[in-house]
Amino acid sequence: MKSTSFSKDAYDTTSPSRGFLEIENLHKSYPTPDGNQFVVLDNVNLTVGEDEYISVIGHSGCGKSTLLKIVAGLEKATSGLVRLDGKEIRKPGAERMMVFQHYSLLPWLTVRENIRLAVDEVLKDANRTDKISIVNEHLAMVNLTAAADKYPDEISGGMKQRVGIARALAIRPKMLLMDEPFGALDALTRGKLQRQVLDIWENHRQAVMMVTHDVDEAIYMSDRIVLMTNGPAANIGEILEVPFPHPRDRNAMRNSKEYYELRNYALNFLDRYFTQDE
Ligand SMILES: Nc1ncnc2c1ncn2[C@@H]1O[C@H](COP(=O)(O)OP(=O)(O)OP(=O)(O)O)[C@@H](O)[C@H]1O
Repeated sequence: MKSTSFSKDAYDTTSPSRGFLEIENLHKSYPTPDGNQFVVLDNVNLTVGEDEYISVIGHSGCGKSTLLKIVAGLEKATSGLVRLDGKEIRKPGAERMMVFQHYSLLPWLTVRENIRLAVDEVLKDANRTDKISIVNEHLAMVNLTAAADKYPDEISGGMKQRVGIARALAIRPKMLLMDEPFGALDALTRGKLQRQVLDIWENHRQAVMMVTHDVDEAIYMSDRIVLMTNGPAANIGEILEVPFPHPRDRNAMRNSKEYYELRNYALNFLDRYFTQDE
């Protein structure tokens, strides 16, 4: 690992070698009751590689979830273009699965049935045996085999979030979109689940875009960190490349000088915007 001082220029990059997700000149505004427009996102440009893990950080209300929802196809851009694997995104699709902060499980279905429902809906051509093994494989991936026949109100928050992640991964999306996936969890559960998700991703790499408020989480998990400016009319202020190879060891990272340089750089960026807002 390098021991040089953190230099923004060495890490700042706006595009990976391959653009799998491409966001070009994206604008998003909402009409206001007085007939004007409230501009949320103003000219966002970003590309994400097909096996890249990207985090998006910014102050509350800057438009992180809006950006993620546009990529998910749940919101429409006011102007600009979003493409995944060369195809323009216009609506939700099974190739982009979203995991929300507040696990959206169906309470009348068991853990296994929640995952199976998604598999049935998306992998229509798979035979019954394959579907059963896909569900079992993903239950095991998130250590939920023993809880497979429990209902959502019989399991903890961390377990519910693992079901949501297993359900998203089971249908083999090209891109995983996560909106503060660990935000509702206590610190211990959060740390464990971060590790589990990272293990899965390190073994089955795919494009991930994760919104978070947590700089440590972003550094631990992602390849690049997108720092958003404050809203209204937010855009990408800077993009930091995380210089630690995968698989990552949290303790080893935290003992490195580079970790703290990167962390301080990101926190100073956020403080700067926070102060401007005061
Ligand atoms: N449907 C909507 N109609 C009008 N304004 C909206 C709508 N959805 C979001 N907004 C506004 O857009 C801005 C960005 O919201 P968004 O939820 O994307 O922010 P965020 O960065 O994800 O915030 P947080 O970190 O608090 O979750 C906010 O000012 C919000 O009030």
